[in-house]
Amino acid sequence: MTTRAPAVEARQLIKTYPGDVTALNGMDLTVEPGTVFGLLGPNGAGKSSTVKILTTLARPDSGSATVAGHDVLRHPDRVRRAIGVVAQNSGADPVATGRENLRLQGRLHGLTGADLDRRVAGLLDRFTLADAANRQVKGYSGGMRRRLDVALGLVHRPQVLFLDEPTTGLDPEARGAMWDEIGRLAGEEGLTILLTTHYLEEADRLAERVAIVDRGRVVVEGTPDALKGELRGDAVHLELRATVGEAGRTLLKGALGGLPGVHEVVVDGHRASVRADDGAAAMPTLLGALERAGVGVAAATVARPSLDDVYLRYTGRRYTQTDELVLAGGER
Ligand SMILES: Nc1ncnc2c1ncn2[C@@H]1O[C@H](COP(=O)(O)OP(=O)(O)OP(=O)(O)O)[C@@H](O)[C@H]1O
Repeated sequence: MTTRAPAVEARQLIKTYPGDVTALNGMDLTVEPGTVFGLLGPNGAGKSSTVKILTTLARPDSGSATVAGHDVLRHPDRVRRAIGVVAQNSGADPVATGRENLRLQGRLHGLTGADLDRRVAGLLDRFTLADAANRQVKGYSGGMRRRLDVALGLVHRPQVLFLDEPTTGLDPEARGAMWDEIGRLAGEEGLTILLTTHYLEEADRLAERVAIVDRGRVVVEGTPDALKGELRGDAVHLELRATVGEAGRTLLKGALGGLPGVHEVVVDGHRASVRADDGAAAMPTLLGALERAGVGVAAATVARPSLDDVYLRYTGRRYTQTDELVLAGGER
């Protein structure tokens, strides 16, 4: 097997913003060509800042990066020719038709005549937009607009496609359709896709490799199966009737962690999570220990480890809870 240069490589990227905000704090990434790579993290983790640097829209304070073999700082023009970018906000002109948008984008990349006609027709077909090709984009559904955005990013046959939160704001049906589309794109003509997402399920479903980003750096990276497989046993999540403070947390960690077959106890607010060799078998013992500690349980679930549990293990926080906190403007 020949070793090819990585499609994307970032080393120790640091990015700060005024007001002492550290967006990136030593971001390292390696994406192999022809693969789909997922950058997964809650809002504010540093995904967009990473993408902005890799797509030459921002400069890091320090660190280095190459995309398609070109240095983003020394040869930004070469990088721009090699990449397609689908940003979170649509770049399509709403009063132009889908076909007009694609033709304009093609011309910007130097396509003309029959080549342009063929490329536009192929993309309209490919993204099931042929019937709507001559309608103004402002009348498109959310899913159609998103498909057009991806088509616009592909007009010039880039080597690396950046998809920033590709399904945010889509309803479940349109999200599913977009997942199918991205799945089909993957590996086609050696295309490398780097997608950012804050949906665990999206990363699990689409990405061959996932990097979990937390506070501006990668905390763990691997295939979704390997990451989940590293976690032994079942994930047991217990919703407590009351929020436990610092002292209660230490007490509970000791009480649950000492039980046979129970590992990695995390107590956070009104939730406790453990991993157990056999979740169902451990449940009565866990509930008994909580009762003796005087802590009521409102709900309990047992499941195979998910990426949520991988996130929990490497950051000490529940993913969904982090998101809620961030959305509520709370401390991270
Ligand atoms: N232009 C800016 N000025 C000041 N702070 C910024 C700026 N851009 C990003 N930040 C901050 O940098 C941190 C990382 O933001 P970034 O947008 O990279 O995260 P993200 O993971 O992409 O989140 P999102 O999904 O919300 O875009 C956050 O704390 C954010 O508030």
